[in-house]
Amino acid sequence: MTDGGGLRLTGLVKAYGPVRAVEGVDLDVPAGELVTVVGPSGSGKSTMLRLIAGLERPDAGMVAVGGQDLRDVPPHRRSVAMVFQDYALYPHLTVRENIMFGLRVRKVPKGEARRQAGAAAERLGIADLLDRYPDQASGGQRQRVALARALVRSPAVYLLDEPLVSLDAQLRLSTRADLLALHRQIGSTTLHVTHDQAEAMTMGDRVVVMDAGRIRQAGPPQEVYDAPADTFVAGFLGSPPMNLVPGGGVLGGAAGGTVGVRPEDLALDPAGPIEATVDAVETLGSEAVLLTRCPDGLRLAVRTPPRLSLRPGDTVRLRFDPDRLHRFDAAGRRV
Ligand SMILES: Nc1ncnc2c1ncn2[C@@H]1O[C@H](COP(=O)(O)OP(=O)(O)OP(=O)(O)O)[C@@H](O)[C@H]1O
Repeated sequence: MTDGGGLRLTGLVKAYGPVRAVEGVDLDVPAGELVTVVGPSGSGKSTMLRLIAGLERPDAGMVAVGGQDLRDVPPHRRSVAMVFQDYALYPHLTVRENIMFGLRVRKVPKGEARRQAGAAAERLGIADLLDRYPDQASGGQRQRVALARALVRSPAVYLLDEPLVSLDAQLRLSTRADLLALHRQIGSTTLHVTHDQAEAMTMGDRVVVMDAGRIRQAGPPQEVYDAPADTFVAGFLGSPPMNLVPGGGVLGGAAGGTVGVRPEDLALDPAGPIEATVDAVETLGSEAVLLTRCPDGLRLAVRTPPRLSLRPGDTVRLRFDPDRLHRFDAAGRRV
């Protein structure tokens, strides 16, 4: 357990010329918490991590780890390790040398650095690769090398920038489980950026949803899913995302606001109040997603059991449970 390794971001701002990459981020991550960070491309996720790692200087605001303001602490002296999506391994160094690199920079004696690199490699199941070069390892193995390199630094805070993105689906699933097990063992504060809905929902104690440099909502994944703070979050989390109907339309009036319903909260029912035409049927094995269109052009996604005999062009009727509707005001905020 790393003690006192909580992370606090206060009023963090970073612009690149006219681009406001991070626009006033406040975030408090207690020691040991794993937070997943999601948001569209360009919403400032990587920039936030780079500010924490010290690879960028904030224009305003503060990064603190364990209560210490890191303003004047250079990257290599921060108790923070970042793992990049492309692993950022040195191709001319062996796996062992890559893992040792950060320790050597910190003047850890060579013998001790070798020992620690060996132990980290053992832990991640890559001990037999220590004398190979990164291009002699598979994507999943390189991923583990990058993790081992972060691990030997025993940082208070881990920053993972889409570390699983280049792995195939199966490897991704097993590496996700390994990452979680590792986090449980070492219990360090972790920020994990991902584009993957399943990772966002399952990996973190909390999920942080970012848009345009700001945090739109932060909370336990199920809570954010069940009660999105605004239409942006509602339309971002979930696959397919929530159906949002401006004005309420077929879901019932909402003067000036928007009414939303999750695809799983719509059901086929011959007596249902909504008539729609099937545009497409996406069969996913364990379930199907119907993409439908109402006479007024409104599109509604419906999650259903698989093995439907419906085809594009068929007419269906849909029902919804009024208790499962989400209401948002004219500014898009949950009411
Ligand atoms: N070094 C840079 N110079 C100029 N603009 C940058 C720089 N780095 C990031 N930006 C801009 O800042 C904004 C936020 O970028 P950032 O990489 O943080 O987003 P992101 O959420 O991590 O995106 P992605 O999911 O695509 O990785 C984008 O508009 C991006 O173009």
